[in-house]
Amino acid sequence: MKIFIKAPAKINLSLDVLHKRQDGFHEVKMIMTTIDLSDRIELTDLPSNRIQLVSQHRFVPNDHRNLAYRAAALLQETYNVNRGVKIALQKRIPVAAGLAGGSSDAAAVLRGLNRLWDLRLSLPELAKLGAQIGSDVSFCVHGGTALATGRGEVITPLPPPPSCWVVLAKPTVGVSTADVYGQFNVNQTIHPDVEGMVDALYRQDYHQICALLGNALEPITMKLHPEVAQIKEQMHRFGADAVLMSGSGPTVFALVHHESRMQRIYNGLRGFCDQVYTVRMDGEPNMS
Ligand SMILES: C[C@](O)(CO)[C@H](O)COP(=O)(O)OP(=O)(O)OC[C@H]1O[C@@H](n2ccc(N)nc2=O)[C@H](O)[C@@H]1O
Ligand SMILES: Nc1ncnc2c1ncn2[C@@H]1O[C@H](COP(=O)(O)OP(=O)(O)OP(=O)(O)O)[C@@H](O)[C@H]1O
Repeated sequence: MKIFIKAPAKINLSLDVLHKRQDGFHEVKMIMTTIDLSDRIELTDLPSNRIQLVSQHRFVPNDHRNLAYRAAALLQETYNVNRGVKIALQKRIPVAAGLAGGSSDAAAVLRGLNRLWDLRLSLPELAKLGAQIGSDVSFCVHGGTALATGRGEVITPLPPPPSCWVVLAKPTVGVSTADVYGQFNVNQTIHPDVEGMVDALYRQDYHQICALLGNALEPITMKLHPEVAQIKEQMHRFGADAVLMSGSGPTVFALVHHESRMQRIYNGLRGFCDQVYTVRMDGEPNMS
């Protein structure tokens, strides 16, 4: 049997870092939402317990280092599954971008194999398992729009944002999430208004969502990579309604309501940056 599954990227509308914990992770409070930019994954049942991963992307590993591979191995181990799978991964989401590409692939494999191997696990059970793979995986299992607390694995669903265009631009630099968190200093942090953003989502207030976009990690990544600040400036100049770096970066996204302005930002940024995408906001949760 063979199934296809989509693995959407996420953006952080609000990302606050509260403090460093005893276990080395940081306590966060953030709002994530999915966008209409997805990897495509084909899962084929194998009779042996072998896990095989195929991907054409040169920066994406084909073995146990791949988060999608790890998701399959974790399900096999945890539930004593005596079946295997071929995972064919078609990457669309830029890699090491702050868009949770690997985490979303892992989450999609958890959801897909739940069906293919007939495991009958609930989304919360899959999300809990996913937290063993990475902090963003629990959110990606649920998808949609959510408040994420703890180290990112405690998920409270929220209403999707009003529909709009999202223009994404990824500078060529690679960013290590661990390095960015490693430079976090609580005394130098500007805390975004996460509660205000929750309220704006409930009220479907697009202007307030734009006004409250904020990311406590942005100044750290900007200091390491000045390109991020340059892209933000360009996006503002071309008429974005609001602009923010996603996650630990380096991808910057612009929210924009009018299609003509979206085109202007896209065309303007393409001369400046290799990887530019225009997509729709998504924010609708997975049902299984
Ligand atoms: C920046 C975000 O993408 C925002 O959504 C996430 O907080 C990061 O999620 P992620 O990439 O799934 O992160 P993980 O793979 O769990 O952790 C990578 C590294 O980031 C740091 N890390 C991550 C999450 C967190 N709450 N505190 C941390 O300090 C740790 O050094 C960890 O070793
Ligand atoms: N399925 C995968 N897709 C992409 N990268 C993967 C995958 N599995 C493992 N990796 C490795 O993980 C690294 C980070 O990739 P990824 O695209 O997940 O980063 P990210 O979007 O910054 O994640 P996040 O936003 O969760 O911090 C890559 O350099 C790659 O080597």
